This record gives sequence, C-alpha cells and structure tokens, in this order.
Amino acid sequence: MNPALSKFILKATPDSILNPSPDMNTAIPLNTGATIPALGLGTWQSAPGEVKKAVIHAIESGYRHIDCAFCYQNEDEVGEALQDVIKRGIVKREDLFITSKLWCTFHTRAEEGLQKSLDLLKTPYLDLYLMHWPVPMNPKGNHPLFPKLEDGARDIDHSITHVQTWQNLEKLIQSHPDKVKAIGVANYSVKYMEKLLAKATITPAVNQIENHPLLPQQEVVDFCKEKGIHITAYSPLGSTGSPLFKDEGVLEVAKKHDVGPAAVLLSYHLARNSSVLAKSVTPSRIDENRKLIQLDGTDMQKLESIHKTKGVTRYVYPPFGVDAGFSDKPGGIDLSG
Ligand SMILES: NC(=O)C1=CN([C@@H]2O[C@H](COP(=O)(O)OP(=O)(O)OC[C@H]3O[C@@H](n4cnc5c(N)ncnc54)[C@H](OP(=O)(O)O)[C@@H]3O)[C@@H](O)[C@H]2O)C=CC1
Ligand SMILES: O=C[C@H](O)[C@@H](O)[C@@H](O)[C@H](O)C(=O)O
Repeated sequence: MNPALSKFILKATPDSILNPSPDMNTAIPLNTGATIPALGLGTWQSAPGEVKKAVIHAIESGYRHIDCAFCYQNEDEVGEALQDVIKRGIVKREDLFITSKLWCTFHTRAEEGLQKSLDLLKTPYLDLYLMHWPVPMNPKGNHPLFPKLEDGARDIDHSITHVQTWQNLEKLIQSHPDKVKAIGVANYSVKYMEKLLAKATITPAVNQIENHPLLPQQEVVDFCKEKGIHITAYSPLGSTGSPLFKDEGVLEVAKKHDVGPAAVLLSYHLARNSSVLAKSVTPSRIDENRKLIQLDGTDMQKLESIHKTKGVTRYVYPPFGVDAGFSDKPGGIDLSG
C-alpha cells in the first residue's frame, strides 16, 4: 500500500468516518468581520418535547449554528438544550452561532423582542438578530403573534414602516453591542432591500430567504452579494416533508456523487457561497445532513435548470396579504415604503 495512503487511513477515527463533511462549519465571512458557519440547524415547526433533544444531538454531532425565532414558540426548549451542552462542557457559548428573529408584532418593541429571546434561549447574547419579515403587525391585536381583523385578514400595523423597524434594530445594536453581535433581515426582495438601504446607516449582515433549485431567487442573491449582504438559505429541502427529495434532477446529481438528495440540496448553497439551514428532529437525519460535497459546474447547471422546466415553487409564503416584492407572488398591499 502507498505509505502516504496508509498514514491517512490510520488517522481516520470512527467520528471522521461517521462525519465525512469537514465543510459543515466552514466559516463564511459576514460584513461585520465575524463569520457564520455554513450549515445551521433549523428549528421552525420542531415540536416542544422534540426540539431540545434535536438541538443537543446536533451540537453533540458537530453543528455549531442554530437558527431560532421567537415566533417558533420553542425558544425556551432550545435554551434548555444550549444550557445542557454548555454545562456539560461539550461547547462553550462562544463556539456557537445563535440566530433569533424579531417577530412582526414586535417591530415597535425591538428591545423587548430581543430581551424575550435572550431570556428564553438563556444566552447573554445573539450572534445574529434578524427582522423576521418586513411586515409590522398590530402589537395590541387579538393575538400576540398572529393578530387578525374581523374579516380574517392579518392585522397589519400601518403606524411603522419596515425601514423604521430597521432603524430600531440599528439603535438596538448600537446601545446593546454586548447583547447582539450582528443585525440582518429575512424575506427581503430587491424592492424592499433598496428602500431599506436608502435609509440605513448599518448594512444588514444577512438576508435569510427561501432558496433551493425550485426557487433560486438569483436576482435577490446577486443584489445582496453585490452589497456585501450574506445570504442564508432556508427551506433547502422544500420545507415540511422535504418534497425536493423526489426531484429527478436532484436525484440524478445525487446518483452521480453516490450521496443522498440532502447532500446535493445543501451543498448547492455552499457552491453559491451562502449558508444553509436544514431542520430535522430526527437524529439520523440530523447526522445525514452534515454531509456536504463539492458540486461541479455541470451539477450546478443541472440544478439551476430545474426551475425552468418545472416552474418556480415557493413553499413558505404566510397569508399577510402583503406584496413582499417577489415576482412569483404579485398582489397585496405594498409596504415597501
Ligand atoms: N426566516 C424565515 O421566515 C424562515 C426561516 N426558516 C428556517 O430555516 C429552517 C429550515 O427550513 P424548513 O422550512 O424547516 O425546511 P427544510 O427544507 O429544512 O425541511 C424540513 C423537513 O425535511 C425533513 N428532513 C430533514 N432532513 C431530512 C433528511 N435527511 N431526510 C428526509 N427528510 C428530512 C424534516 O423532517 P423531520 O424534522 O421530521 O426529520 C422536515 O419535514 C427552519 O427550520 C427555520 O429555522 C424556515 C422558513 C422560513
Ligand atoms: O420562519 C418561518 C416562517 O417565516 C414562519 O415563521 C411563518 O410562516 C409564520 O408561521 C407565519 O405564519 O407567518
């Protein structure tokens, strides 16, 4: 046997065989000078009773980036998981990258929203705090998270614009740099981002958007990258039930590399220099999703052509009744300001 090869084989540990994805924690630079780990664990729709175990399992198996939000109504349990792994010495707080999000009914109460998430997550600071949607909702409506009008429409708060909410986040990071390390946005189209940038004194570090081969959102991705705004991709598997696992184009690329569809769908974002969030509460899937591979130009061409034949598909579009500026979802109230 080639001596160089035998040295490599001897160095392989059970863990490195189990985890053949050295790139899951690739540190991608943000415009703040900090970095974000390439792969994050998603926690949306992770049920209470399941999410604590999922977060502990993920961190024990190497994940360092956890994506949370106040409106997921499970931050308390995520916080228990964080406390557990830190107490047991698995990681230190500074080894982790924790994101949370300001919910729509808190746009006029950014400081209160931040403090609630910090308390629930039981952490002194967040690595990233995002405006969850550029859509303010009535803080005094008939529900604390999802207020509705009598006709059933979501109760939009017209007293504040998303740009003013961004200015509130700017004040927040300036007055509490110990509590929040970076601020950013989610679900921003080019139209809304242009309005925000025209008035911003701090450029968002991140725009977290739905992104996968059926929704490449190239216009938003290119615009943000040109402005130095990092893209984090959400719903990379097609969200609930991972429908993109059945796509023939994805399966063809997976077969070529002898991997499962998850590796292709997640690695697609690394090839675009984006980070990516994959949600699972199933330990074997949390492990499987760590596997990232190097896709080549032909793979990317194949993946980028899928939406052209199949049509664009957006899986996550809550019924705000708002035109968020995405060309595939026209109609609704224009709140771009
Ligand atoms: N900013 C925003 O507005 C949004 C942010 N996000 C963030 O992005 C994260 C990821 O997106 P999300 O919409 O949850 O969807 P994903 O694309 O991550 O898909 C999650 C679904 O795929 C299943 N799954 C995960 N891994 C595998 C696997 N290896 N094999 C088979 N099935 C698998 C999960 O099942 P199971 O859990 O049962 O294993 C679940 O049903 C969210 O959890 C959230 O943190 C998401 C949406 C909007
Ligand atoms: O982050 C995930 C999604 O944005 C989620 O928070 C929303 O879709 C929410 O359930 C809503 O109905 O407005």
